[in-house]
Amino acid sequence: MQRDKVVIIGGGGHAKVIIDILNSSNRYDIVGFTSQSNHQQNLCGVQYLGDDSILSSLMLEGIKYCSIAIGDNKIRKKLFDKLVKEGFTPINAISPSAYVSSSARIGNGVVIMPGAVVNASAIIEDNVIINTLTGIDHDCTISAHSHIAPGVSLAGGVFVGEGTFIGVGSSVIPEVKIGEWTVIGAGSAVVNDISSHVTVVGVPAKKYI
Ligand SMILES: CC(=O)SCCNC(=O)CCNC(=O)[C@H](O)C(C)(C)COP(=O)(O)OP(=O)(O)OC[C@H]1O[C@@H](n2cnc3c(N)ncnc32)[C@H](O)[C@@H]1OP(=O)(O)O
Repeated sequence: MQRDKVVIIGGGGHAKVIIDILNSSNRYDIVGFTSQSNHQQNLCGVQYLGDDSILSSLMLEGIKYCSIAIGDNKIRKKLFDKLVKEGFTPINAISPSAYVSSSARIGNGVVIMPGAVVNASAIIEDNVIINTLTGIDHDCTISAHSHIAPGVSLAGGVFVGEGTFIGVGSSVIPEVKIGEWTVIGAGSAVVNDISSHVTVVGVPAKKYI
């Protein structure tokens, strides 16, 4: 089977894990990575191509698949919107050791890391990261451009708004609604609805100044 060529956008730790995931499937050939800041020639065996200005010439060479390997939600959204407009297709990078229910709905440009679980009827929208060992239980919605960090547990029916970041090891009780572009600090326990554009931390999670 012919494998599709894909370019990785980003050269940090998140890119390394995405390279691992793509190498463990037979679906894609990684042509290289671009980076604005990391100019090392090699990242886990993948060659550095240049900064993002190289992308238009890659498109002319017929490379239309990309994986946006950037953890920061605002930057990842900006790149997603720009690259889709330019004709790229952000691919899904789903680890073979993640579990994704057949009734879950998964958007485009989604990353699901090793050991993550996405249970029945969950919705994972475009450009979302579900990080290592994180559990997204039944009927959760994770809106576009959000990042759920490693070891997070979302109980059933949780709603996460666009661009929200949930820090490592946090827990959220059932049916809670979290607004958009909000930050939940590492290790928080979210037991009430949380509004948009705030940072909360602690057990139970409260707004921090
Ligand atoms: C594979 C990967 O690595 S994915 C990336 C995963 N990364 C994460 O999960 C990081 C999550 N980030 C955090 O929890 C951060 O601490 C944030 C975003 C909540 C706050 O960051 P900053 O604004 O830089 O806060 P800062 O470090 O200055 O701390 C401010 C105060 O809040 C406290 N604080 C910070 N984070 C937390 C937290 N998670 N829980 C409780 N208190 C906290 C600090 O102790 C400090 O208190 P003090 O003023 O009494 O000393």
